[in-house]
This record gives sequence, C-alpha cells and structure tokens, in this order.
Amino acid sequence: MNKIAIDGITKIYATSEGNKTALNNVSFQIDEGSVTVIGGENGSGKSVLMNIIAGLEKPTSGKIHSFAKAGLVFQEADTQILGETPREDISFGPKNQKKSKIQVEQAVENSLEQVGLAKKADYPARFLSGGEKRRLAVACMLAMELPVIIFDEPYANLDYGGVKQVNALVKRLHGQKKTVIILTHELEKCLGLADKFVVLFRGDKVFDGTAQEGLLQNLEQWNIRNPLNAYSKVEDLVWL
Ligand SMILES: Nc1ncnc2c1ncn2[C@@H]1O[C@H](COP(=O)(O)OP(=O)(O)OP(=O)(O)O)[C@@H](O)[C@H]1O
Repeated sequence: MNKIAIDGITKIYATSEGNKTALNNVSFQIDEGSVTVIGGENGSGKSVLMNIIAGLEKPTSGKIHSFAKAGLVFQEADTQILGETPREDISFGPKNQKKSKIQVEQAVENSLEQVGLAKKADYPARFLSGGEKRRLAVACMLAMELPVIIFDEPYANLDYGGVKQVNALVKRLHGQKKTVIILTHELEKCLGLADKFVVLFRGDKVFDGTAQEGLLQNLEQWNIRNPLNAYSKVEDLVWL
C-alpha cells in the first residue's frame, strides 16, 4: 500500500530570542486512502508539519516520502481564493495542467457538485461564508485530482451546520479513497472519522495509534481535553 512516511522531521527556526524547535524528530506513517487526525494544543507544531508535508517549507532535517502531492485547505481559506467566482477559481488548476476546455469545464462542474457549491458557482467568491470558502478550496484540489488533502483547523469559526458539512465532505473524500489529514484541537468534532490519531506536544510526537487507543491515554498531560469525559450534566458545560 502507498504511504506518506514522515521520517525524522526536525524544524528549528532562528529567532531574535535564539533557536526555536518547532518539530523535534517527528516520525510516523499515513496510509493512502486513510483519514488521519493530528491533534495538539496551540503551538504544538501542527501547521509547521503540514507546511512541510505539503512542500511549502523545508525541514531542518528529516525527509517526507510521499506517493503524491498534497493540497492544503488553510484555516483562512480567503488567502487561497484567487478567482472572482468559485467557477473561475476552480478552473485555474486544471487550466494550468493544460487540460482541454471541455475537460476544464467538466472538472469544474464535477467539483462544484461534490462540495455542494453548484448553486453558488457564479457568486462573488469574497462573499462566501467561512465554511463555503473551505469547501471551495477543496473543490480546487478535486479539480486538479490531488489525492492527498490536508485541512488546517477546518472547524474554526464554524457553527454546527458548517461542521457537519465539512465532515460530510471528509466522508465523501474518504469514500473516494483520497488521503485526508485533519489538523485540529477540536477532537470531539472529528475523532470518530479517524483511522489514525497522532498527537503533537511542544514539537514532539507523543502519541500515534488509533482514536480508540488515543482516548485511553491521559490526554490532559498534553493539554488536550478527553472528549469522552467531557459532558454528562449541566455543570460540565463550562470549560475551566
Ligand atoms: N516562522 C517561524 N519562526 C519562528 N517560530 C515559528 C515560525 N513558525 C512557527 N513557529 C513556532 O513553532 C511552533 C509551532 O507552531 P505551529 O504554527 O505549527 O503550531 P500549531 O500547532 O499549528 O498551533 P495553532 O493551533 O495555534 O495553529 C510555535 O511555537 C510557533 O511560534
């Protein structure tokens, strides 16, 4: 089976306060066609790792061995929308890939349909909601037939309906044998979708296993709340 192998990745930034180790010798593997949730508190190294997997940043040491190029859905999906409308935005990728006019049109229609944006194909892209912008970013990747899709904090600022739409899309991508990586601290929203669960803490990989195994760990030591212990009565509905 094809894999993405994250092999001894270390990333050190030189800052005015000295060297900052963002990732410390992180290794694990991701199977093609699986859903992986990478959890960790703010600053644990999730985004840096994602940028390295997607080839946007180089590690200080270590290597990524991947069977395919990865597409990234940013938390601030605004920054990755270049077209005036979803239709235009989605067309850039397949055009760059030198597809014929008909192939581009088919790829655009098909991707709009898959992410549930067909009705907003010609809507001004800047007026889409946060969740719609993320779905548009995914449509761009589908149109380019990228087999690996990484979501950075896909639930940030989304309401219940928005979260359900993102997760329906993740399930659909999984059904199409895409490889999905979700970086989040909101485990209660997605762990049930995960084939694999990885936890980063202060740049170290501290857990790598199934979601079930992960929930048996003492997650609090990594500043993560165990979602299974979270709520059973009204008094629990406060984060202290
Ligand atoms: N360009 C940079 N220069 C210096 N330090 C950096 C740089 N990029 C990231 N870092 C540091 O690396 C660490 C990991 O950052 P990263 O953005 O990966 O965290 P994260 O887990 O994605 O957090 P969040 O959930 O807040 O997005 C942080 O301490 C951050 O300050």
